[in-house]
Amino acid sequence: MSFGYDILNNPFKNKGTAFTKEERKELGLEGMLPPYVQTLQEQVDQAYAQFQSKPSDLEKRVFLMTLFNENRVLFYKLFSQHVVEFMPIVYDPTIAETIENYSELFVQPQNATFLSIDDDLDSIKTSLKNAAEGRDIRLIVVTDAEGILGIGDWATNGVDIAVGKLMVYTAAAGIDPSQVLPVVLDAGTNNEELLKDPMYLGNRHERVYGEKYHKFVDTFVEDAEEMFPEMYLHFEDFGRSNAAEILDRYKDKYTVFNDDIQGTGIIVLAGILGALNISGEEMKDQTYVSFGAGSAGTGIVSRVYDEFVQQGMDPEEAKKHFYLVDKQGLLFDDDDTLTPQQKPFARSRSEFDDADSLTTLEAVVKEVHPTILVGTSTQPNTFTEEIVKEMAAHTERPIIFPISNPTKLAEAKAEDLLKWTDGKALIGTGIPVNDIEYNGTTYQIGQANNALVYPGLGLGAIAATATVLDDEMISAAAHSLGGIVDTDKPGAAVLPPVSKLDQFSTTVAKAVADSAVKRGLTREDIKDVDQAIEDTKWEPKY
Ligand SMILES: NC(=O)c1ccc[n+]([C@@H]2O[C@H](COP(=O)([O-])OP(=O)(O)OC[C@H]3O[C@@H](n4cnc5c(N)ncnc54)[C@H](O)[C@@H]3O)[C@@H](O)[C@H]2O)c1
Ligand SMILES: O=C(O)C[C@H](O)C(=O)O
Ligand SMILES: [Mn+2]
Repeated sequence: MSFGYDILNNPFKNKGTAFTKEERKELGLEGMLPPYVQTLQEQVDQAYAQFQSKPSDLEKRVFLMTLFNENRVLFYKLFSQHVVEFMPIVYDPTIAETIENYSELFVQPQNATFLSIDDDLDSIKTSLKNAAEGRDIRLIVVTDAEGILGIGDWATNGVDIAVGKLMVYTAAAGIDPSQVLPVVLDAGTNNEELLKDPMYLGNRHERVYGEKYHKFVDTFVEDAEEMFPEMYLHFEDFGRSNAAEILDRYKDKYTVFNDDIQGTGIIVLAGILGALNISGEEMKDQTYVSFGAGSAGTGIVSRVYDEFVQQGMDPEEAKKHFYLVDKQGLLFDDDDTLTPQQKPFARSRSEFDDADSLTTLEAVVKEVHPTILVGTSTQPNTFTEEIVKEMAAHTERPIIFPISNPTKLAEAKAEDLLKWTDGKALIGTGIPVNDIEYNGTTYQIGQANNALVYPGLGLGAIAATATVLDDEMISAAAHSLGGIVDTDKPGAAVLPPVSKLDQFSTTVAKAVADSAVKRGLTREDIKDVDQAIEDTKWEPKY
């Protein structure tokens, strides 16, 4: 292979038609490109026109992935100029389609690392080294893809969530794309559709649990930490039975983050703080129902609970404000299937006249009159008109967050929630929603998606060289976002808009970095937090 092709095939180095005459000469590219030298903006305009010509969101995403595979600077420059339009294409919800159809769409591996539980554990280091190719890796997003969004177990196909989350890190917070590594841990799959699919590219056996699985994850974490000691390690879409356990194992030792548990906790708390700013109500008066008490549901409850306590409520009293509803209905303390994260919030049957009847969301809502209802159940349309109207009958401004992803799994549509509550509901959704006209008011809907916080969180931790990511930093992040709402405007959103993603990623980063620096939880001595953040940010330019 010639020197020229090496450059053109390396997305971190390739500038395509923007290579100048001099560069073309120097790099052995003469004759390998059309003669006209384009500026980056000309390339962006041309690419955007091509993007617009694609008839479906899936085809738009496939086109953008091609661009990403070819030229990172061009991809991110284009992304930065169309953030609101691109987020649902690059990321959730369209990403769910590319995960479900990964084999059919497969073109190339996108600089990801594919680790298999069937390989020798010694090969993990070699694989990471091969994929990093000498790059200084500061950020890894790793998934074992057992719980991709709400669509279940997609094993190797889930690599796209790691790639997609990293794209948002760069677009939102300027993380240098040459310093990141997407990793998928293939521990098998229980998805029958994949096991039967002759085109499936992952391991065709049942998912492995227990000791062998943990050894696989542990070896990956220890090897990656040893090879990239300054790395921030982001866990994404692990299954309910492993996610919290893995986070607990490492959270005091390395700078690790679980997006579904912690990221979602932050964004929902921020949204609730925003909603309370709008309604003028206080946290201590809220009654919270979590519909779906898995990784995200319990992660959010734990974060909101900490807020009650931080605001001065007695810890035992604060627990009484929470009701967790899962498949079996309201969770009771005599249930031996409860997860460790559910247990602290399980209720006693003796608190209710007819505890045995509380097996549905509807029964629970009727019984406890929640003021906050958060959906992380993966069950579409379960916040029914009846349930929502019942809730609204007992609280002036019901706070309702149907945040199961992707779109097809959301517990309710924002438009219906507004209609059923006569415009009173304060809403957060998992996916982006356009403005809604209702009774003469334009309602903006906040996107309660962890994508609004995880990029800033990572930027803050990386810029501060934080040694851990602890509860105080996480709480600081939630507060930094909860304040940015317009409380006076009718129809205002409970969270800031995606159009300001880059600005408030910096706000979040600053809150996190300040917290780390103030308490000496950094590897290096950081004198000026703002400067450290600016220095960490990468910009797409040649
Ligand atoms: N908006 C966001 O930022 C965000 C972040 C994380 C997760 N999520 C979404 O939340 C959902 C859950 O994700 P997770 O990681 O917590 O998954 P999970 O598997 O850990 O949790 C899902 C929970 O829902 C429960 N459940 C299933 N069927 C139910 C039913 N009929 N009634 C009540 N509960 C039921 C399950 O038993 C489980 O406890 C997904 O759709 C995911 O996309 C959204
Ligand atoms: O990926 C998303 O859109 C948010 C979240 O991490 C999820 O699992 O749904
Ligand atoms: Mn997730």
